[in-house]
Amino acid sequence: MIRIDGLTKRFGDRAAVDDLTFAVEPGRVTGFLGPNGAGKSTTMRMILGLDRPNAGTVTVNGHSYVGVARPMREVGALLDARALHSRRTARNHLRCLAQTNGIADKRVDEVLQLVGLESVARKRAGSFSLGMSQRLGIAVALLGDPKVLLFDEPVNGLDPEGIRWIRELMRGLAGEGRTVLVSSHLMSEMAQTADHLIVIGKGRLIADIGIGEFVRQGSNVLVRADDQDRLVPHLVEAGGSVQQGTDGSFVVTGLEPRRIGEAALAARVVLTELTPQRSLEQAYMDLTRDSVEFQASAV
Ligand SMILES: Nc1ncnc2c1ncn2[C@@H]1O[C@H](COP(=O)(O)OP(=O)(O)OP(=O)(O)O)[C@@H](O)[C@H]1O
Repeated sequence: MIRIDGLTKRFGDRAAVDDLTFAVEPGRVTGFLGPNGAGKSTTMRMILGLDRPNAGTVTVNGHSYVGVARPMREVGALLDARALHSRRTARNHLRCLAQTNGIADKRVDEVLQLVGLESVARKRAGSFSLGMSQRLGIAVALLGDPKVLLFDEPVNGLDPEGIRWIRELMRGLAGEGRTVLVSSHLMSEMAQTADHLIVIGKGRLIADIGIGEFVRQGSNVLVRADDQDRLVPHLVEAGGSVQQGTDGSFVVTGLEPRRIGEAALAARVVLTELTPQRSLEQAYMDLTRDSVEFQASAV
């Protein structure tokens, strides 16, 4: 469990993280979202004690992570996959870290196998592709078998097979009861991986919400029904607005699928389709529209 309370980090007169409060619960994958420059990496660095906050506190499993004797056993982190000794072999890189954290050598071979790098374990890390470096970074994060894991853009540079592997790995780690916080800009990926979302913009909390609820909020729902004429007045009475489609369907705004189902039950009309139409990407774009700092203009 990670607890962040009133966390603030300023660079000069600019707040990169501004009075942020949220908790990351164990047993689920929490997606950490926000536009470029929102403060995600800075927040992760403060969780790890790599940046010192100007105000507020961070605790990991109930205590401050700064000054912990064997940090890799408490928290595993992938922040920047390229941050490694490029002349060391992958295996040596892991062995050095294992030694300084009191981790047995055999764990090095275990994590190399886990991330699929055994065949290149004796190659220099500097010769690795971005995807291989990501895998090595993940091996580092897993080395101490920690209960808390932070991943900053872990799918960067991975091929589709690698992306699926990461997804299953994260789901598996959360399934074992670990705390998993992962940042990403790939909404389709987050939709498949995360259970919960923390969304920030310009250093401030925008949403702390379950992924299902996030997508449902304010969504449109495509509806088909046996007797539309009987159903529509019930939907309007329930607070929905209805827009007629061209193919016998219609779109309801302002009501969740459950409320539409209840209105259909009251009207004694059979629903033949009930499809929420908002994607995670659309929900995210709607929510963060006012927090985007760097925006390209239309050509
Ligand atoms: N060491 C630093 N010195 C000065 N400004 C910094 C420093 N680190 C981060 N910042 C600034 O803090 C803000 C937040 O940056 P951060 O990297 O945390 O955002 P992010 O959400 O991770 O962005 P991205 O999605 O682009 O990786 C940005 O405006 C950035 O320029």
